[in-house]
Amino acid sequence: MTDSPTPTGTALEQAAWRRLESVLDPELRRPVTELGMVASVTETAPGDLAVVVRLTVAGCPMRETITADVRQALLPLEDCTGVSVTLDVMTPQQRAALKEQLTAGRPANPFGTGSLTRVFAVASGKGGVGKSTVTANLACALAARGLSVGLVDADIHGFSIPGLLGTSARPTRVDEMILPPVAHTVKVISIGMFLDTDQPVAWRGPMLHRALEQFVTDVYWGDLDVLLVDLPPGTGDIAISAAQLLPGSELLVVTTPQQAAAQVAARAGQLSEQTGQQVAGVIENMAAMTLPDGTVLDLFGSGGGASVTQRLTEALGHPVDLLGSVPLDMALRQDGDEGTPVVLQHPESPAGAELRRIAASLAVRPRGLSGMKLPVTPKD
Ligand SMILES: Nc1ncnc2c1ncn2[C@@H]1O[C@H](COP(=O)(O)OP(=O)(O)OP(=O)(O)O)[C@@H](O)[C@H]1O
Repeated sequence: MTDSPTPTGTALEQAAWRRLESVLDPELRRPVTELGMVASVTETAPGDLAVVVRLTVAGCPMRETITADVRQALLPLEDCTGVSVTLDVMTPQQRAALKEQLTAGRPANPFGTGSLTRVFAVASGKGGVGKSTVTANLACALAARGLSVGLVDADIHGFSIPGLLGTSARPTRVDEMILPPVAHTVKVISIGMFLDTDQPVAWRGPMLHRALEQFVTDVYWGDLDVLLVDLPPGTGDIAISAAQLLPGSELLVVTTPQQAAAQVAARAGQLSEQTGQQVAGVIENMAAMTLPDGTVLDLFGSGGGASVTQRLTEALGHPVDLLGSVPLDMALRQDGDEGTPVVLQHPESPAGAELRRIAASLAVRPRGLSGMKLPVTPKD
């Protein structure tokens, strides 16, 4: 937006405008100056700065963060003795201009054909194999590598991503545009963020499809390097909708080492034959853990990951890789319960290290059929 005043005025006011260029809106991840959010900067007395910030909507949940970030940016300025921040709200016209600025020239579906975003849909044959835990950790590990990452919790009946990322934030709406909350620098959206109660979601196919469509088209994702989609277990409506809405998406199949689990996981992977998706690889989770006395505990047996890759390689007629084997690890479970993913909280733990290794391999893998590399851009 261009209606922010041009930096003029006293030397301190001009220095303040320049510093405010480094303050990012917490949801849009763009400078507040560029978004037209700084209405004025006035040196009311020598060294005293009064800043008026326009929020996108009244009651913006990020008001305290923005106020603190503005103060933190300006207080260290030489000659600045005090900063007061007043919050105002954009007029409907200013909001419309902001929306236009953000969406102009972008396709309605930013992940349609030709999109540069690498999309991984994470599937499993059955529930409880750790698919959501793996997805949340891969998202954080990829973001920690400097990639701009989005995460859609499409496990609509069993959404658990907000808890795993420790966020209870609600998305902000700018007219019909939805701004995803940011947790551990990952932009995240989940049906759980739109529900008022713990009531089960009793939706059928068309509603599920519409919800996922909204997550794709109405959410402002900005320029993402990677989008991860946590699918519900199995091969139901959502998995098929996701394949339609995200035509370039590749499947990541999560299984436990148990043979019975591997059989159903392979079936979920074989869905790709019908949807035309690539299978990016298989991740084995809950593999054997080594106890402090050196004993190896393989609660779920072994070989499930290898067996899924073999089945998929045979069924699909091209090699499908086992990307890694994440061991059972108390730290992974505890960190998940606390909303602080293990890859960030205990990166050197057995599970944390393996998940980071898998994320690193995904970040540099050539893209599906086209052989494109991930565009590595600075975090926006
Ligand atoms: N490697 C692991 N070591 C220890 N605990 C794990 C591991 N992986 C997952 N868990 C735990 O297993 C439980 C199930 O994990 P999660 O919710 O991620 O499974 P899911 O496959 O997404 O299930 P659903 O699809 O039914 O939602 C969680 O309590 C999680 O902390």
